[in-house]
Amino acid sequence: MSKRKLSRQQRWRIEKIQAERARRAEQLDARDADRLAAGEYGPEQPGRVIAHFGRTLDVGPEGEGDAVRCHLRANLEGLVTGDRVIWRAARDGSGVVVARAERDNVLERPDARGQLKPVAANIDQILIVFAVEPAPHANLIDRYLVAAEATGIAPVLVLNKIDLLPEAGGELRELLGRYEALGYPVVATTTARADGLTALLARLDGRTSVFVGQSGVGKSSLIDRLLPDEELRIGALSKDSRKGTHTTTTARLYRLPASDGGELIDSPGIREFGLVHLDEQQVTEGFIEFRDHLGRCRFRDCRHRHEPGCALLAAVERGEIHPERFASYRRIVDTLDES
Ligand SMILES: Nc1nc2c(ncn2[C@@H]2O[C@H](COP(=O)(O)OP(=O)(O)OP(=O)(O)O)[C@@H](O)[C@H]2O)c(=O)[nH]1
Ligand SMILES: [Zn+2]
Repeated sequence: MSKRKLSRQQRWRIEKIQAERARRAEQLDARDADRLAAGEYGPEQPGRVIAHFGRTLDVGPEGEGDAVRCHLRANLEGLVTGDRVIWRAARDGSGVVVARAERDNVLERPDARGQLKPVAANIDQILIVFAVEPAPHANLIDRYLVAAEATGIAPVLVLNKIDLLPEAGGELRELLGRYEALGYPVVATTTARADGLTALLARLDGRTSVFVGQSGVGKSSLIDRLLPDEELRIGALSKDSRKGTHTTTTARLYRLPASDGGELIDSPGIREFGLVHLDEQQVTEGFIEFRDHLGRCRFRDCRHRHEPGCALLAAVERGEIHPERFASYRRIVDTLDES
């Protein structure tokens, strides 16, 4: 937390700005109430937040149709891209969002002050992209999986650049086999061949997805191929990402042209997902093959290191937990201790 104290004058200015904002929101809300009462808005209809800029949102109707620029009723706060909402169209082509539906799940990221803030909602799957080059460390994949499990959103492993894969597949194939055995879907892709995205497209169909993964694995290349018309915008997005400007950091929802209702939510912030802070319990539960064994250790506060009667260590002994996954678990927990 910042120790810097605000001067009285700064405090006064901030209070003044906040009061002005609140007054404007109230005015807008009073106007809405009048217009709603006067029947100037059409009937309530379901929609989905496509993008948001403060209190202004783009809302897409369910199914086909263009997005409508909407504002929010004053009693609605913190909507994010992907939220399902109820909105009403105005005669001038704008709209007003009147309610938010319950969220299935939400993706959060720490803001500048380290507080978790929602960035996107109602996501069906997190596509963890890694590549033949730069070669993935199993530990990094495990970190992403743990972070995904903590959100409750299903992870999918996407191995990109398979055009660079050696004939026999080598160690990477073995590594992937391990994750498939745990029940994680693995999809192989390449942007170097016309048919290199077939398996991915099938996976995206009918779902809302986000792409995450380390730099250089090919996220931009994959998204450019999936959204050819959006190429320029996406390109601009990734180039500007480090500047952190308002419009480029906001998450956007894209409908996939080639599929049946498949959607993509993307932003530089989302792509960096996986680097969030987790606690030890989340890490332990994030290793899905541990779950059957948890709560069975002799000591209730077992940390699964050298304790006698540790159910996890016994499962490693019996070959039910892969020793490398267990080593990876240890490494992740140890880095938590350092921070
Ligand atoms: N051989 C091969 N190269 C690829 C493939 N996909 C992407 N690349 C290359 O990999 C490099 C990195 O791709 P990007 O799409 O920029 O990767 P990114 O994950 O978006 O990286 P950041 O923007 O840094 O997060 C580029 O030089 C791409 O041309 C592929 O399927 N095969
Ligand atoms: Zn234990």
